[in-house]
Amino acid sequence: MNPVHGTKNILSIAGSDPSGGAGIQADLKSIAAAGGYGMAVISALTAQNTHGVNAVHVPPAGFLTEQLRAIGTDIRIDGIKIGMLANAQVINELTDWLAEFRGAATQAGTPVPAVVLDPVMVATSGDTLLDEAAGAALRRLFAHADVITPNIPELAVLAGAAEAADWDSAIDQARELAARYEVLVLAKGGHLDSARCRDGIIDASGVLFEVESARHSTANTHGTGCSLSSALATFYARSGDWGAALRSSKTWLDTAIARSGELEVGSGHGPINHLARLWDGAAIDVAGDALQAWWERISPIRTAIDELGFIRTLQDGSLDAADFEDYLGQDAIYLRGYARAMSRAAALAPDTESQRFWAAAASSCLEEELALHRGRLAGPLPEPSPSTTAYLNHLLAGTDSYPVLAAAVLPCFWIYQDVGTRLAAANHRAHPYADWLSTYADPGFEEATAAAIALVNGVHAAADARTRQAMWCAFEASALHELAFFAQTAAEGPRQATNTAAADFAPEGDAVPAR
Ligand SMILES: Nc1ncnc2c1ncn2[C@@H]1O[C@H](COP(=O)(O)OP(=O)(O)OP(=O)(O)O)[C@@H](O)[C@H]1O
Ligand SMILES: Cc1ncc(CO)c(N)n1
Repeated sequence: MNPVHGTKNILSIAGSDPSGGAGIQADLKSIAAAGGYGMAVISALTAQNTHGVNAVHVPPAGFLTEQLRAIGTDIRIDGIKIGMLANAQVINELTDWLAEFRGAATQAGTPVPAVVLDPVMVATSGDTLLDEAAGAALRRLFAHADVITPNIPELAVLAGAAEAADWDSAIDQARELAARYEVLVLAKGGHLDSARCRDGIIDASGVLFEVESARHSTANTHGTGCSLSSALATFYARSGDWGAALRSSKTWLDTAIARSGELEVGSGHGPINHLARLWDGAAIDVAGDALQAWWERISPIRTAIDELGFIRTLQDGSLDAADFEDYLGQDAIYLRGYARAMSRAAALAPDTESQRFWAAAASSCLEEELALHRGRLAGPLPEPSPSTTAYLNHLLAGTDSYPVLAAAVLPCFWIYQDVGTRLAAANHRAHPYADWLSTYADPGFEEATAAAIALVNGVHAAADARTRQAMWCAFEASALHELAFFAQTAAEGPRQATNTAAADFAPEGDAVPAR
């Protein structure tokens, strides 16, 4: 993250998109996501949504200069991104201000902010955003830009050629533009019909830096160009290196597109998820209710558990007796290890009350294990399965941090209690596993779960941002281990299928349950 004293002020000069996915709104989100302080001078207002642009209102061009002067005379500008400019008059005002501003900086010997110019002509929806007479004015503005970022159709208009059908032709057109305007050209492959999305920064001699990502099959590409150019301006201001800035921007954009489905914005070309990674951090959880947010975030894992054959057949009583026995054997092994993890939490706990809670929980866990062993399991315990071992390794070898360990042991309480409520509700006298299901209805366990949640919530509230993030990771990883644990029985079919269920939810990093 940004050191406090090196923050960069990035100015976006662009049109407003009230739907928040493109234009100024996308720019501010992208600048923030890339670690900059965003400022916005609005060149035009559009009335648009995820389906298209209905109307454009262009404020008097002189007012653009008013806005630019207000900022330029007060605030250090470390980077500039230019987007939609609507007409020639607006472009000319901006060109004059930029020439004056950059000239003054050069003369004063102060750093001249780099300018990334996105020559916005047509929206993703196909609507025109720049009137045709403005072309000549736009070309004059190029003289004050460091990088221009045309998409494939814009590249063709600027090069006066047919639209490039492949990446090599796009590079050729970009090279020609770079030579003609003495500017770097970021060519973007988003509009090509290729499996991978390539982008490259090109000068007159050829490709300087190239990046690529998989092409996501999504309609949510509204504002990708605006977002990329703003991120590029910001990362460049932070690094002073176009190659590094392009790589950072592309990595971020790839995640934002991949996770666009998490948003629910409109029914046309939706926006990308600019802040997905930020929202993963615990710092923005609603005050006092962080754990509820965690619980919601693991809802796909909880649904997957509910849908497992093992849980369904345990619920309706059709679960094979040998499969149930296998499960119980693993459960007994798991509970012994789990009790150790809670004893460790007791040992690390910072106050007597928490120490007593975890010690009591460890003790009742061992009692339960004994009862389980005595009542249901006939022979010696089986070998621990890979899923059991992986879960216990996560709990026992994972950390020396009390907050992280407390978060790691919580899903076993919470998920077990939650699944158990539904299992207990399905119980009846003739159910083949009636006595087992009745253990899920224990009000004492419900109370202990609520107490554990409250306790971890308190630890979370007192923790710093880094610890909160580590707590969330440990919690999520345990939830995944719960899924893998329930998914390991033969009721799920061959082991291969079991593994896929857990792998579908594999988080980044090392939290993937081993098999
Ligand atoms: N489906 C996709 N999957 C992954 N990356 C994509 C996809 N579509 C576009 N991109 C990337 O998004 C960025 C913007 O490219 P694009 O060529 O679409 O720009 P644009 O047309 O100016 O964007 P827009 O007008 O939608 O704001 C590029 O990095 C491109 O590779
Ligand atoms: C305001 C604005 N700028 C740029 C684009 C291009 O995506 C858009 N749709 N709207």
